[in-house]
Amino acid sequence: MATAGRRALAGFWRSVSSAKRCRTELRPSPFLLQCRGLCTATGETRQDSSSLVFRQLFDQTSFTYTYVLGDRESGECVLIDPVIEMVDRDTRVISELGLRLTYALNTHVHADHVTGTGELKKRAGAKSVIARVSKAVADVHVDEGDTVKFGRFELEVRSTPGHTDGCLTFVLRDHGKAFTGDALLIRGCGRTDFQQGDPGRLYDSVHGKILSLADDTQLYPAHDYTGQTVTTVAEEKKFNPRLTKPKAEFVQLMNELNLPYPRLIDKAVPANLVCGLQDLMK
Ligand SMILES: N[C@@H](CCC(=O)N[C@@H](CSS)C(=O)NCC(=O)O)C(=O)O
Ligand SMILES: [Fe+2]
Repeated sequence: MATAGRRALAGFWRSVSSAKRCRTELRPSPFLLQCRGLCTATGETRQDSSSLVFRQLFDQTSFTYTYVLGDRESGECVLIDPVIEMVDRDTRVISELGLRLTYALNTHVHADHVTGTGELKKRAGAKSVIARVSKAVADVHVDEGDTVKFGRFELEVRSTPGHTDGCLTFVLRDHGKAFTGDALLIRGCGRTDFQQGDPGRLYDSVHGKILSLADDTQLYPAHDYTGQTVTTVAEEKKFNPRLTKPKAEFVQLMNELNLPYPRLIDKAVPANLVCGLQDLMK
């Protein structure tokens, strides 16, 4: 056999043996070509992303991002940070995607808009989820280390206090995504001048629980006021103008922000403490 032909055959057998290794690690299957795990350069596998449904939705009034995360195979999905005025849109998108809402999650007791989780309980039968520490009403209270499952996927709950004491970050581990609420915003962070705000605590949360994730983890915040949609751990470690500072400087900067209070704070906080079901609680 000519040298070029021998080289091509050797390459073919190398790829077959790597595919076999991949298949065996992920799930035993008789079909070599049905390997659905993703083989990395080191031969590791990670969970197949092809059945993850992911949508980032935006509310132009409160500048809030709402996230749909679903499992195409089981049809189960969750929503992160829905806004009450956008519930029609959210339920339409979910239905068009052929999904069924199981959990409606809040990253924290929002101060700038009323959550859609109460309305979604009524309309879609979803269970509302919030941090136990928040002391807000919900069907499910979660703590650090808990998981929220949808189909074959799961979100790891990380407690990231500092903007409020019940702030959570949800990490979709095998898919390199984290939903940071207001703890980390793109090139910014949540303010610390109301609710249980504490800049020192926020600094420790963001560095310890978010920027400690892998550099290529994609970070999705609850808001953006500048038209950006997503960032990464590596970018924020390099370019975040607040969180790249030493802790003492960060604390001073946050204490001197002097931002106007959110327009809806007096309505939103009490409503969100009862899951956005304020009308029913009267
Ligand atoms: N203008 C908006 C409120 C804007 C605001 O305060 N955003 C919060 C997140 S919502 S609690 C924040 O933490 N911002 C950080 C920053 O540096 O701006 C309104 O009136 O609703
Ligand atoms: Fe907030």
